[in-house]
Amino acid sequence: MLRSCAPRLRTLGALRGLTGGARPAVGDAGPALRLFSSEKFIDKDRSLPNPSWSKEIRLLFDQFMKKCEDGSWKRVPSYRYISPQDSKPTKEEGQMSRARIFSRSYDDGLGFEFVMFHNDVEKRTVCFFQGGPHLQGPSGLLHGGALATMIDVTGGVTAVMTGEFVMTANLNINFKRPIPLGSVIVINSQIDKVEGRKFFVSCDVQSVDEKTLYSNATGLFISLDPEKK
Ligand SMILES: CCCCC/C=C\C/C=C\C/C=C\C/C=C\CCCC(=O)SCCNC(=O)CCNC(=O)[C@H](O)C(C)(C)COP(=O)(O)OP(=O)(O)OC[C@H]1O[C@@H](n2cnc3c(N)ncnc32)[C@H](O)[C@@H]1OP(=O)(O)O
Repeated sequence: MLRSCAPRLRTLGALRGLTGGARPAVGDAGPALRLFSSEKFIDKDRSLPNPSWSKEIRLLFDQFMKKCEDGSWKRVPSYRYISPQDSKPTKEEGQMSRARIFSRSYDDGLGFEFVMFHNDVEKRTVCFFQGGPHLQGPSGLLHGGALATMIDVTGGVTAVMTGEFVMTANLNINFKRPIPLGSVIVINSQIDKVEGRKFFVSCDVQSVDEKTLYSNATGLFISLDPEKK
């Protein structure tokens, strides 16, 4: 077994920028690279621009990175793998599990390309999403399940950023207009109410120019009962 080169990262801690690993850039809520200790295995932060990103999503990325400079917004890092420390033991000793986070399981440009920014004070998250060709539903249009995934992940991140690990209990999505495959859309998510372990979240999905409301949704996310964990 290879020797540890960096501390393992706890998932929530990494998301909130509280634990080690490669040093986060200004405005980032976590490290750009995670090095898993036992395998010398590097998992890169996939919410950074790659060559498949259109000019439009890059522009939005740049605009929000500027907003991060005063600390009001943070870019939310996003990885393909859950760290071995947080994974269920489905892997053979010393080998990475084949399990990948669904929304990060495609190669660059083919599936879910997105970046999220979170505002702690306003308890809201903005996601810029570009759906790749492997997310087609009706001809030339984004599959509704792909949009549901992004609404789920954006709403989930909004709740998780409060510091609790949550599961999705329900989602109610209105699909109002079809989304052209490959276009960039903006998902805005906010916490409307917290009741004990229940986080009530709402989302809207719009075109970048805000002229088209593609979808709106509500979701209930529930943090795990410590007694049942
Ligand atoms: C989050 C996992 C993501 C995995 C990635 C891991 C690492 C990356 C880290 C962070 C990533 C960041 C964000 C991404 C986040 C999310 C995106 C993906 C999320 C998922 O892909 S996640 C999979 C799909 N998801 C499930 O697989 C849930 C199955 N389910 C359960 O595991 C339980 O069902 C649970 C835990 C939800 C609750 O169970 P429980 O035992 O703790 O609570 P209990 O039943 O006692 O309910 C307590 C109170 O909630 C009310 N209540 C319950 N359910 C309700 C419902 N549906 N509608 C209305 N009210 C409901 C009750 O009525 C009661 O209300 P009251 O207290 O007022 O009586």
